[in-house]
Amino acid sequence: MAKRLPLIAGNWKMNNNHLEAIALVQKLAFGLNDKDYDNAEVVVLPPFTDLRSVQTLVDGDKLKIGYGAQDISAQDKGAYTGEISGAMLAKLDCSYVLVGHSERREYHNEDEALVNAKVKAAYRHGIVPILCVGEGLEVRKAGQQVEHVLAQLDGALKEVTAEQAERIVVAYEPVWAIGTGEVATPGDAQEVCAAIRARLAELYSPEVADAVRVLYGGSVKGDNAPGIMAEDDVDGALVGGACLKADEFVKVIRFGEK
Ligand SMILES: O=C(CO)COP(=O)(O)O
Repeated sequence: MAKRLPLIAGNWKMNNNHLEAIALVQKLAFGLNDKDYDNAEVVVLPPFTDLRSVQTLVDGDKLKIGYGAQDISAQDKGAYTGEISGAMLAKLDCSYVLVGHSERREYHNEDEALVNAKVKAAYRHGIVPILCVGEGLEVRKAGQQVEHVLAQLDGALKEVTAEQAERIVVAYEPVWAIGTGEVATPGDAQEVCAAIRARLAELYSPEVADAVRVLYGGSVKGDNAPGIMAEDDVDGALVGGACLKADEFVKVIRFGEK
């Protein structure tokens, strides 16, 4: 199996103004060393208003921390008040963008068609989508998590080519584990992440499935990261609360250390 470099991405959600953003990225950079960057790709996903400041800091100090946005418009330009286009994000050198986060699906009624349009918008502008999928508690209780997540995956990847899909990042985030402190067991994470990879092999090819990084997200912290990341099909983490404190995020990034 090709060795996939783990990706540890911090979703700041609606936290930190642009001054706080600079302080947090500086603190994070100070806490990391070359070995950390060899073991994992480190990415932060701040609010839109912080991106220019983060870009300037990363460029100026030549930091090895990557960054991206939390959302993208499905449209490229025009009369769409409040929206941010892929072209704007590309101009800020964003490498990644979250698409279909459960909070967007829930609070902004994002459906499969919109998530699919946003995935394609990201590719149009050379930005790698981090596609979020995950089931709610009722679905989990009914044992339907795999079917639910694969339906979300199928919907999001409509008309996405193999060449594009090879670069996607998929984040499995069970909604019941987000911000609740209730982390999925390593076995829960592995079950769904493996099913995602198998579906990518069906939809595209074993090579595509082998290249794609599948992350787990939902109450990941320094102490539970090693167990989750030890699973074969888990290639990293999408971290919420724990990424807002640099020292805790560093612990997650060092998941492999004993
Ligand atoms: O939604 C998440 C990351 O996108 C997970 O958030 P928490 O780590 O706070 O549970």
